[in-house]
Amino acid sequence: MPEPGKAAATAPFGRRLAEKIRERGPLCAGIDPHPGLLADWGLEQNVSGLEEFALSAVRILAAEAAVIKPQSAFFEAYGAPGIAVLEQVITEARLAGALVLLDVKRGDIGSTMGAYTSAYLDGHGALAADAVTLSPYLGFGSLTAAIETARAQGRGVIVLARTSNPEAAELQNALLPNGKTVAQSIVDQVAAINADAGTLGDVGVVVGATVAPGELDLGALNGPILAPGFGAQGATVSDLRAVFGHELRGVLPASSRDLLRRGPDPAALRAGVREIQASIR
Ligand SMILES: O=C(O)c1cc(=O)[nH]c(=O)n1[C@@H]1O[C@H](COP(=O)(O)O)[C@@H](O)[C@H]1O
Repeated sequence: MPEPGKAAATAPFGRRLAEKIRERGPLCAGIDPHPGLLADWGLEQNVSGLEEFALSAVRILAAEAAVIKPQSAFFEAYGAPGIAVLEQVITEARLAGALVLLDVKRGDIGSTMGAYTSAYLDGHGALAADAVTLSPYLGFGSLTAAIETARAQGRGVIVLARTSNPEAAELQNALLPNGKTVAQSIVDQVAAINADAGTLGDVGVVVGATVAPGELDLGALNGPILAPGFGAQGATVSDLRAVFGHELRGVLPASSRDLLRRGPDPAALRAGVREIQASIR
């Protein structure tokens, strides 16, 4: 809930996301300017190539998908000029009507989280997004202030729970003394925050589309579930249904490379995003 005396600047993130999914379907389109993709698009691996790639992609994808997820790392790799391109991507995505989930996976001690919160979630700075990805693995409580600030401003946070990469299970499926897995404990702490939300809560979790069905109980989450691993990491539409059920309520299947490889022709990229959307509807 917004802090007393600090009204949300916009409607809550969860409500805005639910409306956008109703309007456009649930696909989260990733903007990951991998060097290999730049080469495939006939672009040089420099800031001009990055800009051409990212802005062409976002202009097509943000008119179609509910959520655009720029992966900050690929912009940071070019230093300050790369960050300037990321800022343009955020602006363009908003102008085209998509919500922006900035993939930064930040997580640190509480006092340092305050600085990340200022960068991404507080006010209207150039990197302020509708939501960001955060890591709870310095302790879920280290994210409390960031989550409160985000919600107070009509923004959201997506917390890593069970990630899509093969190395994740060892840590995230480890059992806690209370018998829950680490990942389930993250899901349950997010569910507690969303308990009072109407449509869809403002705090979500990452659960890879690559995980085994039944690993997690997501029934009480009442929030968005970012499901990467769909496409290039091998998960299919039937994996999505097996892991998250047929309704896919609040699930955002995320695709980056499998989608972006359909460019650079704008018509082909547009057809690609529509084809993926149709496959998950
Ligand atoms: O938070 C994420 O977006 C994320 C979580 C996760 O568990 N796995 C995962 O792949 N991601 C991100 O999702 C994107 C996946 O890209 P593709 O495999 O190309 O679709 C990358 O930007 C990853 O950093």
